[in-house]
Parts: sequence; structure tokens; C-alpha cells
Amino acid sequence: MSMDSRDKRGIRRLVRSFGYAIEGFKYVVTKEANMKIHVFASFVVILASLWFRISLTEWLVVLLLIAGMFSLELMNTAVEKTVDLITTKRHPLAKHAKDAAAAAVLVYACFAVVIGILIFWKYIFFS
Ligand SMILES: Nc1ncnc2c1ncn2[C@@H]1O[C@H](COP(=O)(O)OP(=O)(O)OP(=O)(O)O)[C@@H](O)[C@H]1O
Repeated sequence: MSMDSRDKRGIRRLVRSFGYAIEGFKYVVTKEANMKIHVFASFVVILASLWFRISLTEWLVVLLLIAGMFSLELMNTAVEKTVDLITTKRHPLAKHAKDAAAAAVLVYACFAVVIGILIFWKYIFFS
């Protein structure tokens, strides 16, 4: 077995993939304005969750929403970069791909806001 094929398996490959994922995350956080907004909003929501001492179930929902939002924004950037790599010309398919990816983020963000209001409502107005 060559060195190369051994490197493609096992722990080293896993560590390398993890490194690439962290590079991807850093790239999107530093370059994408929308991701900066998500990071800021998540920070505020986590502070509010600590402040209001929300229940364990509510924490699970809040963390799932934050993870989902981050993941969708990362995928949105992946779609945008891939489309830009394929063509720099205007093309209806490029538009549909980018718009659909952006819509995925928007749909999730709208539901996250509604769920956030449902969770924090009672803490803000009745505590
Ligand atoms: N190659 C293209 N052909 C047709 N329409 C495009 C193309 N590239 C972008 N568009 C349209 O312009 C919009 C903005 O594109 P852009 O690449 O600036 O993405 P963005 O959503 O503004 O991303 P960013 O978060 O990087 O600002 C897209 O959502 C799409 O509707």
C-alpha cells in the first residue's frame, strides 16, 4: 500500500477534512456580510437565552435553529461560488440557482424568527 493511499484513509484524512471545513467556515464568516449578521444575531439570542434561563427543550430548539441557519448560509455561499465559477455571463439557470439558494436561507430565517418570538414571548412580556 502506497503512502498516498494510506493518507486517503483513516485519522489523517479525517483531520485534513476537518481543517478544510474550518477554512470554509472562516472564509464565509469573514467574507459574507449575511453570515456576519447571523453570527451577531446568534450571539444576541444566546445571551438572551442565558439571561431568561430558558428550558432545556427551548435550548435545543434555539441551538438547532442557529446550526440550521449557519449551515444554510454556508451552502448558499457554496452555490454562489460554484455558479460564479461555471459562468461569469448572465444566464437564467445561474439566476435560478442563486435565487433558489438565497430563498432557502430566507425561508429558514423567517421560520426561525417566528419560532424565536414564540419561545421568547413569555419571557419578555410575562416574567
Ligand atoms: N450569472 C448570473 N446570471 C444571471 N443572474 C445572476 C448571475 N449572477 C447573479 N445573478 C443574479 O443577481 C443576484 C445577485 O447575485 P450575487 O452574485 O451578487 O449574489 P448575492 O446574493 O448578492 O451574494 P452576496 O451574498 O455575495 O452579495 C442573484 O441572486 C441572481 O438573481
